[in-house]
Amino acid sequence: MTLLEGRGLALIRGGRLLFEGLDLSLHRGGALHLAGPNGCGKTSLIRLVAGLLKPAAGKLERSEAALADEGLALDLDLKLGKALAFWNGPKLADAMTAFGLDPLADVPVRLLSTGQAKRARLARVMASGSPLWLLDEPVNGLDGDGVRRLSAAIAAHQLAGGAVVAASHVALEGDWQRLELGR
Ligand SMILES: Nc1ncnc2c1ncn2[C@@H]1O[C@H](COP(=O)(O)OP(=O)(O)OP(=O)(O)O)[C@@H](O)[C@H]1O
Repeated sequence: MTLLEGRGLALIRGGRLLFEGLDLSLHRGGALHLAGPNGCGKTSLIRLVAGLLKPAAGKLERSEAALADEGLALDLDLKLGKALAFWNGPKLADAMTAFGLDPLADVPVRLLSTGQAKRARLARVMASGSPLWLLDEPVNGLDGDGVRRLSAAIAAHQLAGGAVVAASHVALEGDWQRLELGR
C-alpha cells in the first residue's frame, strides 16, 4: 500500500524555483532519504509533504503523517512526560522508552539539553502512531546512543508497516531510497 505519492511536484520559495517535475512514492516499510547541498530544498520538501507549504504544481497524496523538525511543539513549562502526553499519542510509553526519556519524565521541557530535546521531538512522532514519519535532520544533536535508538525506532516502524521520509546531510543506517535535490 502506498503511504506517499507525489507527481510532478514543483515548489517556489522566495521567488526561486526549488524543484519541478518531482515524483515521490513511498510504500509501507519504505524509507526515503532527501539529500543535497544547503538550500536545495530538503526542509521545504518535508514541509510540503507535511502540508505546511503548497506546491506550485503537481499532486500529492499521503497517509496521516507526523513531523519532527526544528520546532519543539512541546509546552516549555510542562514536565516532559506531561508535555508529550498533551499530544495524546497512542504509543507514548513505548516512545519515551525507545528514546531513553523515562528518567527525564519529570524534567521541565525548558531545561532539556539540545540532544534531549531532539529525542523528545522524535518521541513525539513515534508516540503519534502515524504511519508516515517526516524527519528533518533527525540525527542533528543526537549522541551515539541517540542515533542507535533512532535507527532502531525507524527499523521497528518500517517492520510494522510504517514509512519514513528524512532530510539529512549524513548517511542514515538501514536501507534508504535516496533522492538528491539540487541537481
Ligand atoms: N520562509 C522562507 N521564505 C522564503 N524563502 C525561504 C524560506 N525558507 C527557506 N527559503 C529558501 O528556500 C530555499 C530552500 O531552503 P531549505 O531550508 O528547504 O533548504 P535545505 O535543503 O533544507 O537546506 P539546509 O541543508 O541548509 O538545511 C533556500 O534558498 C531558502 O533561502
